This record gives sequence, structure tokens and C-alpha cells, in this order.
Amino acid sequence: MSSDRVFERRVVSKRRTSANLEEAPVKQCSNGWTSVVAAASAASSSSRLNAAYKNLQRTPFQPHPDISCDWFFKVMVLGDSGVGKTCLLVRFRDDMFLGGNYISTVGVDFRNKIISVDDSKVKLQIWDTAGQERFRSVTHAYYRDAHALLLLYDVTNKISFDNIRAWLSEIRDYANEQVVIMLIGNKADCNPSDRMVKREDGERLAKEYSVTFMETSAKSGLNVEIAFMAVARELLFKKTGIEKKGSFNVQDYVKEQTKSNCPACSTT
Ligand SMILES: Nc1nc2c(ncn2[C@@H]2O[C@H](COP(=O)(O)OP(=O)(O)OP(=O)(O)O)[C@@H](O)[C@H]2O)c(=O)[nH]1
Repeated sequence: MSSDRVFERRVVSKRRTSANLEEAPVKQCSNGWTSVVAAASAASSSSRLNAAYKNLQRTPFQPHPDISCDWFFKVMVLGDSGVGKTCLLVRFRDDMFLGGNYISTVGVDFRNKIISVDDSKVKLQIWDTAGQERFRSVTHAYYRDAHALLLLYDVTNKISFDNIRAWLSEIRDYANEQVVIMLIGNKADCNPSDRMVKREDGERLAKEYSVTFMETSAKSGLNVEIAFMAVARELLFKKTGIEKKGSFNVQDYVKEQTKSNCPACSTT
């Protein structure tokens, strides 16, 4: 059994509002999610969880031992509470939108998806993090071995955009220097009157920090698959592409892929 399969069990409820994090380090959910609640502290109370996490840490940028895939990458989704991190993941993984009551994530969760990139099978282990400030110290512990970070803001919430600089500064402090970063303006399906952050502002900020940018909608599915595919391609290129193809520009890839979508929701 590969290390991450320890987490791949059927579960009861992914998201909880209880702040009593010490109670249950691993929550299981009916929708396929597994919560690693307050893992930084709770991991020590679960040897299996600890072993699995340590195995993950030992395998950055290595082909994954799982014979069903060629490569394994850990991707984290970050951003303020309510920007749509969980919905983005659920859209990518299950092609569903979690409407209705909004329940804030506690701690961190992950789920796997295997995708095909050219002739390679790539397993993405995607970690959903709690956006609320009180969980920051928990989520920081997971940054270090992430290969890619999707940093989200909500185009209808200016504060979530203004906080992106602070997020980028945290990333600089806690993440690997080689980490691939993509800035995402989510909820691009909004009414024009609800939009508080212009696409150009997102583009400008991304340019300033030399990161890739795109707008998505977890609700409509707009650009969600493309965002994850772009990240997977860039990671794969970093690992193998130099010998194989010479060059790959993720921003050009995103531009090409989003060309046929709503212009207001794509990148430059
Ligand atoms: N219109 C619209 N609403 C969205 C979209 N994505 C998420 N939402 C809504 O935004 C709210 C928050 O979504 P979540 O995915 O739970 O947000 P989160 O970033 O995971 O929040 P935390 O768990 O607190 O960090 C929910 O009510 C969603 O239905 C989107 O693309 N468009």
C-alpha cells in the first residue's frame, strides 16, 4: 500500500466547525474527503498518519512508487476563508459544485486525482487548507514539501485580493524556493456589478511577483481543469522537460488553453 492510501478511506464529514482539533486527527467523509485535522499537532498522536506524512516528505519530485502513475506531485490550495478553495477542488476532482450552506474548512484535507499529461500519468495530491487565520500555524507545516501552490482570491471580495501580498510573503517564509505558484481569481461567474477586483489587477499583481495568473469559476467550471493541468505540465516540465522538449511556458499554455473561453475570465 502506498503511503498516501492510508488517507484514502471513505468518510463521514469532511468539514467541521468544531475547534476542538485534538479530538480526531483524521476525519473520514462520505464524499471521499479525508480530513487531517490539526495535523501538525495531532499527527504525533497517530503513528500511521505520521509515517504517511513522513513518507510524503521523503519523496519530493520523485516518481511515485504507485505503479498506476508515473509522477506524483503535491499541490496546495491557499487563500482567505471563503474564496472557494474547497469548491475549486471538488469541481476539479468530481466536476460538482458545492452550493448551499458554506461550512468553513478546519485544518487541512487532501484528495488525489490521476491525470494524463501527454504520455505520462501524473498523480496530483491536492491539499485543501483552512483559510481562517487561526489555522495558519497548522497549514504552514504543510507548505515545505508542496511542489505547487494555487493561491486564490475571490473577485467579488477586495480584501481577499489585498491579502494576496501577505499570502505571498508567507509562502516565501514557509514554502520551498522551487515551488510553482499560480494566482487565481475565483468566482469569475459573478455578476459584473458584484465584481470588486478587475482581471487586469490580478494580472498586474501576478506579473509583479512573476507568477502565472488566471481567473476561474468553481461554480461554472470555467478554467478549473486548465489551472490544474497547467500546474501539472509545469511541474512535469521542470522534472523532465528540459531533456524532452526544450521549453515550456506555463503562461503561454494558459493563454492558449483559455483563448476560447469568455475573454473576461481568461488571462492575457
Ligand atoms: N458564485 C460562486 N460561488 C462560489 C465559487 N466558489 C465557491 N463559491 C461559494 O463560496 C463559498 C465558500 O466556498 P468554499 O470553497 O467553502 O471556500 P473556502 O475557500 O474553502 O473557505 P474556507 O474553508 O473557510 O477556507 C461557498 O458558499 C461556495 O458555494 C464560485 O466559483 N462562484
